[in-house]
Amino acid sequence: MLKIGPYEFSSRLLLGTGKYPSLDVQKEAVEASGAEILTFAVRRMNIFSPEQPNFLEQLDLSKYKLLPNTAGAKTAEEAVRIARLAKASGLCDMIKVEVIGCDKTLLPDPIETLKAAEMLLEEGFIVLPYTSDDVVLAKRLEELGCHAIMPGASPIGSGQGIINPLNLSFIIEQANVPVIVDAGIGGPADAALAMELGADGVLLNTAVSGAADPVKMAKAMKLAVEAGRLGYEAGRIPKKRYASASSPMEGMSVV
Ligand SMILES: CC(=O)[C@@H](O)[C@H](O)COP(=O)(O)O
Repeated sequence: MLKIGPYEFSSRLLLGTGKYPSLDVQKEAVEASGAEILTFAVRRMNIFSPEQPNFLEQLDLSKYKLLPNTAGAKTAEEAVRIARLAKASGLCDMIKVEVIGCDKTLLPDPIETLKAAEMLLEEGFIVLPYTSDDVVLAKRLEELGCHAIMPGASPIGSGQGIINPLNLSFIIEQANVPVIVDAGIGGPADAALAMELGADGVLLNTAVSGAADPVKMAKAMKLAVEAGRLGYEAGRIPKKRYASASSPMEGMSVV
């Protein structure tokens, strides 16, 4: 089980809800993914009828835990305002903190992210910050009390996959809260690698919503996350420089 704060999930794949070709495709892809946590930008909510944000209207929301995110925020104060809005609408007390520090790379602002996380934790939110793959920052966020850490694999929407597996593995190794690899996943192999590295989950959006067949890709991501997790639990063999025969040599006579 993936445990985040007081909540438990059997799926380790978290899915974004943006940029699908249609709401019907979004619904089918969400179902095919098996995801139980769906993230969305609060700025897309219809705040005048918050009981049913229209971009989620096809989904049976009783089946999912919603993870609003603060996309669009560039300062801690903006992120906190957005998070309060999400909480006031009654959707969920979890918040994915996303404070962007650079418009071109969409990489997170570490200082504002840390400030926002601190303020939101004080207000009683379940806080999941989107962060860079900086090992020390990840530790600082955990020490603040964040309920999960979400380091990026590579820039949002880039599909470049895991650029720095070493840093991710350091973050995973030292974390005592779930580590969810977020952003930049391009294909199932990237998701499987994240899980094989020991990540507790993977959050992705563009790889599914932008695929030629989003529903099929959602299924592929589900299987990749499951396979990666199984592989991690099974314990992969260490890499060696030279060959070693796969068949036992004992008992063979050399002629
Ligand atoms: C949906 C969401 O929260 C994104 O901001 C997230 O970071 C996913 O990134 P990709 O679209 O690269 O998967």
